[in-house]
Amino acid sequence: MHIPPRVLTVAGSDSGGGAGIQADLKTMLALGTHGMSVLTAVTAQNSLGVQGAWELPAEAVRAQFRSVVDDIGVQAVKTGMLSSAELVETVAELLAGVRAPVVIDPVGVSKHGDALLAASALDAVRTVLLPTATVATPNLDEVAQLTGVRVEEEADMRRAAAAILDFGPRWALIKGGHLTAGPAGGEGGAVDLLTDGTEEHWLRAPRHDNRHTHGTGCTLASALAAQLAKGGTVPQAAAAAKDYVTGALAAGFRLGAGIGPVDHGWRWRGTH
Ligand SMILES: Nc1ncnc2c1ncn2[C@@H]1O[C@H](COP(=O)(O)OP(=O)(O)OP(=O)(O)O)[C@@H](O)[C@H]1O
Ligand SMILES: Cc1ncc(COP(=O)(O)O)c(N)n1
Repeated sequence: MHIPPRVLTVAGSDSGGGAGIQADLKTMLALGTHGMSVLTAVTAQNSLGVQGAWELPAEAVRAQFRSVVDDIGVQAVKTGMLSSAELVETVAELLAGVRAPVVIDPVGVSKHGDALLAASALDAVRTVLLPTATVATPNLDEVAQLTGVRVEEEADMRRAAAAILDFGPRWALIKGGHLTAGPAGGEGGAVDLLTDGTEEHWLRAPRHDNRHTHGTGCTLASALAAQLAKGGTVPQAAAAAKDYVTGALAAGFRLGAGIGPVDHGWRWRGTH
């Protein structure tokens, strides 16, 4: 009997199905793993933005986590929207008892600028959550929020990674999706930097001029967790995750009147 690797996401729900827990579970299935979830918050969300958000009690987060980990077990964990300082602290405490690799996506704001994390939670992210990470995957806005480092060109990503590594994760994967200046200040590709402070891996992909990019961050972090659960090293898992998100983003489709989702089923749909 084939038993797929088990991966857990601790994140918020996106009713539109493009980001959050929905993106995570779709990614985990697409990459051949068994996805499981600990819900932290419910958002009313669509292609136009976030219309409402409701956080779950810490007790509900703790109970979901225990139900999954104590019976089924996990081979990798990924975190996304954690909403408040109380939930960040609760999740950090739960993760401290886990032996599997942990991917922390320090989600701050949605693509439309809606806050998914209270400003008062930033300190807890720095001091108790990031130290539990095997890999932390901030985008450039989250880097600025957490470290004060502003990335304006590719070379600045090294300083960003060093500042994130100072908080204690084993690896930093700095996502350069929001950076349009290339190495010579011209138009670059979509470049991310993975480093543990010793090894440096630049993950490069062509930039796709597609407006339907809702869910890219969640998808990349979940793909990374799924690949780690399958037994890859961090550099191997990150390269495979980058491949998957690039294909999903190239195949992103129009839905609603705003920003549509990436296509988690692009490989079997053959749309790219
Ligand atoms: N236009 C694009 N073309 C190709 N790859 C992209 C593009 N935009 C982002 N990416 C890639 O998608 C992944 C997610 O990066 P991004 O910086 O967009 O994360 P994020 O900000 O967390 O996501 P979001 O913008 O959805 O909140 C990275 O690997 C990044 O390089
Ligand atoms: C519930 C929830 N979690 C996370 C994100 C960020 O999404 P992404 O960075 O992948 O676009 C989101 N929009 N909604």
